[in-house]
Amino acid sequence: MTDSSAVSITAVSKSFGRGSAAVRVLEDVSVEIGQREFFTLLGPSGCGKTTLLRLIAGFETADQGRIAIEGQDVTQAPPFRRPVNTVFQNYALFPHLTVEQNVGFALVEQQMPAAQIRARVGESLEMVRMQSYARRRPAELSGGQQQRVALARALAPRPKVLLLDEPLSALDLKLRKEMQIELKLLQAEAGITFLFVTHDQEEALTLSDRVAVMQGGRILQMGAPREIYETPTHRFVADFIGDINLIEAEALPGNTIRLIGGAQITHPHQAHGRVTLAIRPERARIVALDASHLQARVVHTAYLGTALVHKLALADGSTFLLRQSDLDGAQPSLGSQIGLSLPADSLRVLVQ
Ligand SMILES: Nc1ncnc2c1ncn2[C@@H]1O[C@H](COP(=O)(O)OP(=O)(O)OP(=O)(O)O)[C@@H](O)[C@H]1O
Repeated sequence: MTDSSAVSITAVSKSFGRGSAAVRVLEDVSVEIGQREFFTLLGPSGCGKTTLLRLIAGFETADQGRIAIEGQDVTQAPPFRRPVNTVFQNYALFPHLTVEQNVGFALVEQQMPAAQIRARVGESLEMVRMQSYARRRPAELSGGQQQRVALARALAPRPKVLLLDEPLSALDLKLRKEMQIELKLLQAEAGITFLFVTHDQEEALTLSDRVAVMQGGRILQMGAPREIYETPTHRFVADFIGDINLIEAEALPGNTIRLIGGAQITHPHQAHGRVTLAIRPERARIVALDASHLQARVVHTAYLGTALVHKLALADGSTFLLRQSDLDGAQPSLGSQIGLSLPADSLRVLVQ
């Protein structure tokens, strides 16, 4: 753990159930989250994201490992002794209280003086641009407005860390996109650490300073969005984040890789035998058909306004997606055979 960490998780494991029925949900998870960082846990349903968040909030206890917040060991501390607050997917506002009463609720519980509560509630509502709705009840607000109030309520006690569990998933797509931008601005303005949980890769890439990709209770890869997108270390990460082509190939000695159809390329690798090559659809290039390149047949072309996406069939029958943003360039015709160049700096060799 370093002093600069907002949240420090060290070798945490967690199982539910007992004896032979026990299910390991988190397996040796370690993460350091920096001050004021927007950090996202990303992974498919059931991978353990919510459980990790609940351990940090104190709603569950770890079987093994240590959790510290702002340098304080809180592994065994009850929720109310932790300087964190949580925003859930379903807002969980009190229906019988007004917006301002909802936002001030925890402050009243803390017995903060009334004048201070009024000021703090005002500031918090201003942050989410909901001052003019202070006297309304939740039922008189839209979904997006309710979620803003839930954010204001979570921010009012000034937590060191805000935990957000799929907070936007109940909103329709347009509102969700708007709220993503607002959330990012709000985090910068409030200057606190956000730990965000989502299964939406685009949302994770858009919002986060760093992302941890989880699968089966483990963190597979952690890094800045661009690093995760451009240099995935695992097949699962490559496949989970955005469109990607995965091609079976064979690693030979001397940095040579044999492609489907026999063409060979030179690319640094430590592997030998069967490997998977990963390349994003926008990175491959159409070239003349010759023996040194991968060959493909154009099966379908979709016009997306800003790009063309060609669906190609490789010699082994597998599909390859090629995104062409240069709409004025030469376009391959349907059914034609083309050559594909896979630029070395855009190609990853994955062993698993
Ligand atoms: N209290 C519990 N008792 C038993 N099993 C649990 C409990 N809570 C969670 N689990 C199991 O632990 C696993 C991880 O659940 P968790 O909610 O952390 O996943 P998640 O990644 O947040 O998924 P989702 O995106 O669907 O919420 C799941 O298989 C779930 O069924």
